[in-house]
Amino acid sequence: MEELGKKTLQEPRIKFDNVSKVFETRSQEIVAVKDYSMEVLTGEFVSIIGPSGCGKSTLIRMLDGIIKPTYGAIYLDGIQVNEEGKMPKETLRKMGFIFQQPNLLPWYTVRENVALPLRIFGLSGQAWEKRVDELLELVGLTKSGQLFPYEISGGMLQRAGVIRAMVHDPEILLMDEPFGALDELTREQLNMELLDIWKETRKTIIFITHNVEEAVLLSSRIYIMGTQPGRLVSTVNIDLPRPRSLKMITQPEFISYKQKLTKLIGDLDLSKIK
Ligand SMILES: Nc1ncnc2c1ncn2[C@@H]1O[C@H](COP(=O)(O)OP(=O)(O)OP(=O)(O)O)[C@@H](O)[C@H]1O
Repeated sequence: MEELGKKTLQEPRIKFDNVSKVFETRSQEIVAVKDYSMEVLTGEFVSIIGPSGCGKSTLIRMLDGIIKPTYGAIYLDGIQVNEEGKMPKETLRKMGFIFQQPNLLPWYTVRENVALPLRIFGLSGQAWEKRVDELLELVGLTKSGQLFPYEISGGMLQRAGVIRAMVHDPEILLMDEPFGALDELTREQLNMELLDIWKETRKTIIFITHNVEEAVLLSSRIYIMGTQPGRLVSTVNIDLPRPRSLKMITQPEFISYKQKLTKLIGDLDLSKIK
């Protein structure tokens, strides 16, 4: 997306500008992402969907500074990330990460796990402690706060992972297939909880998923990626009204979005969809 000196009305919170990532392995070069451009505005909820290996996680890992783009640039609030090597703590603080596995530390209680980013970012005091308790309450984990991770269910672990990513009040949530390992019922429940959280906090969310229904239910815009090389093939705006609810899933407009996306992804290569 070329700007040619023209200022858009609202500066994008996140901008990928023609980003490519090439991994050099001993035997070959892998073009994980090629010429990827995307702009996400403050408070938007967007999803990225595509076959396994199309570079979705690589995009997130470039945004959080774990790896560097080979070409192109990524901007956070207009400032190029990754430019100076290690990402400054104040930039990292703007983001919260949620992965498929919540990876809670087994020797800490659920509450201690949720509060961990506060220690990492040096945030202490009563207001932050209160925030931990409010978040635990928000996702129904108040009574489980003193339990250890092995004592709670998969859905509860994932809820803890979600609020741990939010405890330092980041403005951006990066979610890499957060509910992929859960049963459908728990996933639906967590989708609705996430929509509630988003409605209340208006965080900017990038959500990676393989599930078309989940992407339509949650997002305002869906980026569809293709593979070999990993690239953006289509962008679909989801103009369903908000607040969204599970009842919408059976409505004709929702079904029509689902069919459109399924076809777009199917045209890429059905066999490569997980
Ligand atoms: N560190 C690395 N070294 C070499 N190749 C890598 C590395 N990380 C990722 N790749 C390759 O880059 C491509 C994109 O991987 P990535 O994990 O981003 O895909 P994905 O879309 O997230 O896949 P999935 O949906 O299966 O999680 C794949 O071909 C993968 O093998």
